[in-house]
Amino acid sequence: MEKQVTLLSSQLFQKHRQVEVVLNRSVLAWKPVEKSRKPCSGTCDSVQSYSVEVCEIVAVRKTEDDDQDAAQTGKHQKKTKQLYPYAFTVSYVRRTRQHQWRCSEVTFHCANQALCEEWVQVTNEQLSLLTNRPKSLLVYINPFGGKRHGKRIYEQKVAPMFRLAGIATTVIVTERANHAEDHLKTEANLDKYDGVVCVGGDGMFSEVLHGLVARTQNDHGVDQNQPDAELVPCSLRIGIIPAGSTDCICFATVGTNDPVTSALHIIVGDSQPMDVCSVHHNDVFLRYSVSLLGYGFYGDVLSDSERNRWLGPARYDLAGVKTFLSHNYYEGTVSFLPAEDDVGNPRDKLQCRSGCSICQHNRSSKDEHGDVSEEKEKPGKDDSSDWNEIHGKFIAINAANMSCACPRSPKGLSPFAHLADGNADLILVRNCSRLDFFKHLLRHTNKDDQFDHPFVEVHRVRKFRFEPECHKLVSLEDLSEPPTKTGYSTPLGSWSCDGEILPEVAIQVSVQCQLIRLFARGIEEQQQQQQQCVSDDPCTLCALEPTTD
Ligand SMILES: Nc1ncnc2c1ncn2[C@@H]1O[C@H](COP(=O)(O)OP(=O)(O)OP(=O)(O)O)[C@@H](O)[C@H]1O
Repeated sequence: MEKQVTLLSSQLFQKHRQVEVVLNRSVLAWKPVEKSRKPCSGTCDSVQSYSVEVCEIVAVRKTEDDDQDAAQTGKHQKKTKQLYPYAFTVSYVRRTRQHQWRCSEVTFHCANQALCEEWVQVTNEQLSLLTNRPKSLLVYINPFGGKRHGKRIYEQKVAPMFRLAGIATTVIVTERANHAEDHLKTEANLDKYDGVVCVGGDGMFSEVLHGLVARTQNDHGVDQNQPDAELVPCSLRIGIIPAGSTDCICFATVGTNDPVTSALHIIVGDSQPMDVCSVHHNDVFLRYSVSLLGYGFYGDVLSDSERNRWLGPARYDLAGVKTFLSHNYYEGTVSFLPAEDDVGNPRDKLQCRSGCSICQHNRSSKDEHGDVSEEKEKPGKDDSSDWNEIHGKFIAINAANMSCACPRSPKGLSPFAHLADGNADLILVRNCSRLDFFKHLLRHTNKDDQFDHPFVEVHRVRKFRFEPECHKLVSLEDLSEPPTKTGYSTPLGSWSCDGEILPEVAIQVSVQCQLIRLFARGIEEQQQQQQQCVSDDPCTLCALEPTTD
């Protein structure tokens, strides 16, 4: 490990022992001065050492006398207080199980006030150098999302941490659907903020996404109705505090649906770029999608579940069973522009994880060329000869912009889809027997490859179009009665776009590479998860031995 310049090194008191505490630009570390008598696992007899990365320190502050008094009631503690009357507390990120983060604290006691103040000041100086951290946030709370706990979750679990980290907030509790979207589009003074936070579910996130993207395009004079318009990436990051009944976007980008974890990702200023699909019908903009565009099975499940909203989340299960039993299929033509060769494929078993090389490759090509779409859509690269066309009868057509993993389907619809590679995975499930379709669905819940069926194909695509068969023959108005001959339960079916039903069936979809950024870092590998925990590794402090500059 490269040696770093030591900024501070002192012998302080922590709990019931003296510790050597060292701070450099990237790590705060401490270890007991005396060797631990407790044998450690393995053959070493090292003392326990502890370390926290500076970028994962939430705050450092002088410990108030009240806090100290409460903690120090015993005889020994009273003596400690006499010898070390000043103290400071460091709050930092601690990883627990399953991608959850918690805010932990460690208090160091000092013999003199000047030393205590120096530690607080120097550590705070290091924190102020972390320019990716937000200082001011605009927060929208949906008080009716999920179990209607959004406001309470924010006030009890999130706001205190934002205060601790010195983040200023403007909080708006929404009064109606589309309140957040409309406010972002027109009124909000976005120059004042470093990010926008939504407290709610996927529907609330979608509002913020639409508001922010529309506002950005408007400010830059870009017409969203043009399917080939080069959209301008949003400069503000979006934070999601999960408080809905479906929190898939949060789960896919953080690995857990936990408000405290999300708040900590916001505080440390994480940044996860994300692709966004723009959906058009002819030259009219319909919606943006970041997770799933589903036609046929998933569209029908959503349409049916909307009719039973009163059932709460159970409505999705009921609609799933009903739609499965009705076994509809839809005829039409799918055309798509395949991804470039260097971005992998939907079956390559390369999962999108924190620091994903495939997404970073695209980010660097974006940086190199100024804009990735310029590179990818040079004349000739996107001409009609590159497009593929498939005509058929489909039970389902799904475009996954991310794995769409959720607690119920941990692998997701497309386990190896990427958050920010500029492509979506287009999954076509052709008409097959009910039993075969059941086997395909079942594979979403076990280790088997759900694409390994003769009636399923999957393509990584930059753009695609869908044209339903009967659309060419009859207009929507003429289709109020379902045709009997074809066996469709609804004439054309419908697209579900991140949980919203689209008003059109014939659509054009274009993946907008890294259009937005979230306060997240993607799902961390288990190894990354454990790295930072309190460790028995003596090397951390060795690496911090004072060096001369
Ligand atoms: N104050 C409000 N009153 C009514 N609806 C609201 C309000 N604020 C936001 N909404 C709408 O509520 C919808 C659902 O919100 P959200 O995603 O937060 O919760 P949810 O329980 O996960 O919802 P769902 O499962 O129905 O998607 C959003 O589409 C949003 O537009």
